[in-house]
Amino acid sequence: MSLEASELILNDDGSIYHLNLQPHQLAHTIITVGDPDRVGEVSKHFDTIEHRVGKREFHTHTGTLKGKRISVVSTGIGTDNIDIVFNELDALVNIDFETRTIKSQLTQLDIIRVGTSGAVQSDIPVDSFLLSQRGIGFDTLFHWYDNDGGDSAFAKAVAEQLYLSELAARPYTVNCDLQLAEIFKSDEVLIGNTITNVGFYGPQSRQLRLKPAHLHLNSSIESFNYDGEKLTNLEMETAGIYAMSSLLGHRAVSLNAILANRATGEFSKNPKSIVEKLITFTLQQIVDN
Ligand SMILES: O=P(O)(O)O[C@H]1O[C@H](CO)[C@@H](O)[C@H]1O
Ligand SMILES: O=c1cc[nH]c(=O)[nH]1
Repeated sequence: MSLEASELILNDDGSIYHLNLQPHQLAHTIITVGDPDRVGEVSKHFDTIEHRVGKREFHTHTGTLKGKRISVVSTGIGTDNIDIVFNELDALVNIDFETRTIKSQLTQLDIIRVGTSGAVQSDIPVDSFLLSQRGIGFDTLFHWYDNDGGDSAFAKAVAEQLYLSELAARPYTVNCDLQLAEIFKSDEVLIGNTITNVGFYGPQSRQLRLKPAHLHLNSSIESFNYDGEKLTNLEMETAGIYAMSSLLGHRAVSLNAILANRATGEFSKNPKSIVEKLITFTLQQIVDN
């Protein structure tokens, strides 16, 4: 069945609507970053750059490093953008843009998020790296797709222990791809369970002039325990990335530079340098594996 013009939206040059990319411009190993300026911070390490494409907050550089073809794509902030980016990345490899039909053979992408995050446990140091083994979504993205429920036992434990108001979305949990995660496991990298929420201030219990509805959210997150598993950090994309990747059949892992510690009130004194360290670590692991 051919996809209608209103569903698969292509620009005049044959590129996909928001990402502005044509299928040949995308590598099958993809690094996602939130900040569009971080795209160049990753691609500056490439040996060659074939394509630089952008629209809105979605910027892509595709090139090679030590013979490995890699695309780096900015998602902007939030899981609403993750819905767009992941549907369009998938369409670029799994839909034939000429016939507007879904290809019979799935092409699987490897997707590595290089992001920033705030820790909720006092023993997770600022400037450390953390690999998210689970993404716990406080957004609703996963619920809008036909799905298998994800890691529903973990999600249920979160809902029960955090006493969220009935007005808050029901948390979902989706895991990273275990094989892909292996590549990034090292003594330098902590393993954690990451909460993704829909904002940086109230939804992460930050108070400037507005009082959050869940004043004690971070302390209940800090004391959560499910079979010895803790909740470790807060950010705004990981659970959406895991949800979309598992639904679409791709492999994903999220790596976080811990910039803030919400329990101790600290913030990194040199965020640029820790993000640069995470970028070089990630690229090294990709080319070595
Ligand atoms: O640094 P990035 O990748 O954007 O990630 C984190 O930083 C942003 C908030 O400052 C959110 O997108 C959050 O997930
Ligand atoms: O505290 C933090 C730090 C970075 N990104 C977030 O979403 N939260």
